[in-house]
Amino acid sequence: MSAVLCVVCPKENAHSLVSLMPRNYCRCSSGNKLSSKLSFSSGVSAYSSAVANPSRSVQEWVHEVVLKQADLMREHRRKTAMDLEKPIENDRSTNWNRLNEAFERCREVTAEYAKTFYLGTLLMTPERQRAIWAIDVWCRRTDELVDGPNAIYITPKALEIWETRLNDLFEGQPYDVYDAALSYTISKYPVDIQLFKDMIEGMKLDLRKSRYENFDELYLYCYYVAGTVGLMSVPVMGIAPESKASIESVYNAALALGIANQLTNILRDVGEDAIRGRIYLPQDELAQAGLSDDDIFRGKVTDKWRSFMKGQIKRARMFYDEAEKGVSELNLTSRWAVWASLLLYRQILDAIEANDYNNFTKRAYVAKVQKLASLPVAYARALMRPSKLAKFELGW
Ligand SMILES: CC(C)=CCC/C(C)=C/CC/C(C)=C/CC/C(C)=C/COP(=O)(O)OP(=O)(O)O
Repeated sequence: MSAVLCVVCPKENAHSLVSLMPRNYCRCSSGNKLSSKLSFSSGVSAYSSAVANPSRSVQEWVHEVVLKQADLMREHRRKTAMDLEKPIENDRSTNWNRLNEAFERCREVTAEYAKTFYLGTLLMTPERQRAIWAIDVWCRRTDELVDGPNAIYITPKALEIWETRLNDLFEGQPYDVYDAALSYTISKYPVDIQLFKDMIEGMKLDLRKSRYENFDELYLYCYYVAGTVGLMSVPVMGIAPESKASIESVYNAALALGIANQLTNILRDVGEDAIRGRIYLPQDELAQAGLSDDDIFRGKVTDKWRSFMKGQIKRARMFYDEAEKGVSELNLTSRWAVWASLLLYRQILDAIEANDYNNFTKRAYVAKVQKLASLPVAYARALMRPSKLAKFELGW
């Protein structure tokens, strides 16, 4: 097997594993939990699936989701000769005034809440940008249910109602303008409902779970709440026609970016989460580092903490590295947005280091000037041509 990074083991460096391709098991000395079973009881789909076939690991399960998405995209390419670049206004059965208004409302939300990413989407074709805003808004609203001002009133039942709405909009029966925008989007792009359902599953998990036993559990959570977003984005952003990479490898990179972003988010917000009684860091890794929940609640930066954080940051960076391999394979017009958000989010890890690993009381952030400086870098990277190499030559 070609030399690739183990993105699971925080302490180790380059290993003999593609953890995102779970059939290749990690052979590194830290013995990660790739082959361990899901260990929390819930009604989640991954759990039931793992119970049905208990020898499968979490990452294998997620990898199968990736393969399914890649199949869907292939199938879509085969079935439709539809040119996604052509103006969608050609569709006569659509009420364009209402739909345009719906997309405009989505645009406003993305522009308000994800400023830099929004800027990046402006380079995309109008059809793609509208679709991305619609997806972004649905994900944001889903996240708001458990993270927003009304979060304390949200019960699993409320999430079930949200899921019913999701089913309805996939059936062409949207409840409101934002749903209408997504309903139209999913009718045009091969975006799988499972990804949306899995995201809701992540929110349900968040409601009932405040500790993660090991990286397997955390990885699954990260897939649910962020990996799904990456996978939803690929069909809309599109793969460059000249790309020689496999569809799976692009989906893998998108998944890796979602996971990397979520891990970064978790590392940045350790202090804030602790105030809410939540610890997303793997309990077994904390214990191995000689740390306990109490150390986190006390919030003292010690050498043990620094060393633990170094391992966590290293692992998050490995996921970014994995993601970077795929960005250049996306359609040219989609690359800037992805590079910009990747570079900016990745820099939060540098900011945690610059804060001497005090993520208890200091919020790591990227200064505005640094953000601005990253935009031309992202632009330059976006111009890089997708690999002309065959996938086996890339080691994917
Ligand atoms: C790499 C390839 C091939 C494609 C790109 C695929 C994409 C777009 C991946 C990104 C997925 C993504 C945006 C996941 C969400 C991650 C996340 C932690 C978002 C946090 O959002 P906010 O809560 O608004 O962030 P702040 O808390 O920082 O404001």
